Amino acid sequence: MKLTIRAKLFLSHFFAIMFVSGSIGSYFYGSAIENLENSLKSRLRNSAALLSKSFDTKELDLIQNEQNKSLPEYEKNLQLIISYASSNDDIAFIYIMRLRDGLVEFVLDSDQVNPARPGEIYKQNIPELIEGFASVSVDSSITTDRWGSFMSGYAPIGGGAAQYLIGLDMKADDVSNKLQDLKTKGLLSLLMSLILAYACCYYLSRNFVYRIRRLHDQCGDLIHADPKDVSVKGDEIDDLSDVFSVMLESFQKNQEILEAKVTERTEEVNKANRNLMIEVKARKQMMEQLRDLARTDYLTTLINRREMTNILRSVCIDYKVHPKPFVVTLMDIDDFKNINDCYGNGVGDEVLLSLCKRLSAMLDTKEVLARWGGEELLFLMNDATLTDAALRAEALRKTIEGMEFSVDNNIVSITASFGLAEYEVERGLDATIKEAGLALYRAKRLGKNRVSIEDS
Ligand SMILES: Nc1nc2c(ncn2[C@@H]2O[C@H](COP(=O)(O)OP(=O)(O)OP(=O)(O)O)[C@@H](O)[C@H]2O)c(=O)[nH]1
Repeated sequence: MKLTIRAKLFLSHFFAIMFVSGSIGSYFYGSAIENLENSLKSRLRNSAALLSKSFDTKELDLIQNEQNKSLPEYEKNLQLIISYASSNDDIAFIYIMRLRDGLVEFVLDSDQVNPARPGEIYKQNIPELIEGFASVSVDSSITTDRWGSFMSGYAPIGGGAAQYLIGLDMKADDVSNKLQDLKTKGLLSLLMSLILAYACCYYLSRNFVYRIRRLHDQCGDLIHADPKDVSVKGDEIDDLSDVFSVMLESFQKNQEILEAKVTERTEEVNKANRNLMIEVKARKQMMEQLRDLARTDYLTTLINRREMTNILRSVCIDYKVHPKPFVVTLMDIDDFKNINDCYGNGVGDEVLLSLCKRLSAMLDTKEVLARWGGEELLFLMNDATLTDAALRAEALRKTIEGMEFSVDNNIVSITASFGLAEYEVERGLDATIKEAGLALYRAKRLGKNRVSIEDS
């Protein structure tokens, strides 16, 4: 398994710190141990050297065996080493030895419990002790004899024929305690270093990869996936790279889906637009038809009375600006009831339709024709005086009189009566139409099939 960056960071820093702090600690620990030992040895050496000056070899020469214990020199020198030993807590025993014929024997011993006797041979062969008869020396390590374990310092007591030395024993326990104390402190320091190194490395590695991890998780959120599912086991950069790849794939897929949707929607919108255009066109046509229906007569397809009224009103308005004469001509088919009665209303409709078509075809550009009601038609004759209009009406009348309508193998003829009135501003439109109606009525009364003009 590949180690994570966090683990690598943690371990590398941890080992680096431990290596550096361990090296420094070991150096200082070793130095401290050495210093302590050197200090102890130095103190032993110095104390031994100092004490060695306090004794006279001539007096020591007198102390040869146990019988000499009664000598004042014995007592005096014994008290001297006892007082030295008791005045210094570090020192367990002080003793004076003599080297004679290659053998080492005790002269004085400060031990009051189990003292060595004057002349008692010290059997252990300790090189530093032997060296102490010639020069100041100190044990290189702790030595053990019947009095216990000690580290000792030795200094020669000079001058006499025999060789003497003074020895000082420091209890090994004290030495060990001091060393142990140092070791405990060293271990505590090491432990503290470990904890500190662990904490530092933990936070360092955690903070270092925190942003990478957060980016990784955010990418996972973006693709709605658990980042663990898309990451092959690797370090944080590998995981980030994996999640980026998946995110890229997801984005590309989404892009494709989005593009497909856009195309689909665009097609739908275009289709809807086309349909809308068709619908708009149909509605427009329908509106046109409705408008035509509203302004035309359903049977004759001529404009109806409402539309003609509007046209007449607008002509009256124009008249105020450009006063050109115009005539309102009402036309009514004579005895139309008879056609209906003889041939039926269907035939009456056909005759009416056929007549209107023929009249429409005869209109000039200045004339407008409308179905005014029933079998009654209204001609608007623009730019025409009453005389012009009467001539035109007469011509129309004659034409109608000559028309033949083929119905059910029968030939039907009709006549029509006309009533004319010229527009005058003072009279107004409604009165003009009314006047035309009166003229028409007069034409009917006078026998029909004729043109009648207003009475004025
Ligand atoms: N078939 C048909 N008949 C219509 C239409 N409009 C009106 N008429 C008929 O026209 C006739 C008009 O009758 P009247 O008012 O007595 O007029 P007339 O018979 O023409 O007699 P005069 O006007 O006096 O010459 C009625 O019978 C109406 O039903 C139509 O659109 N179709």
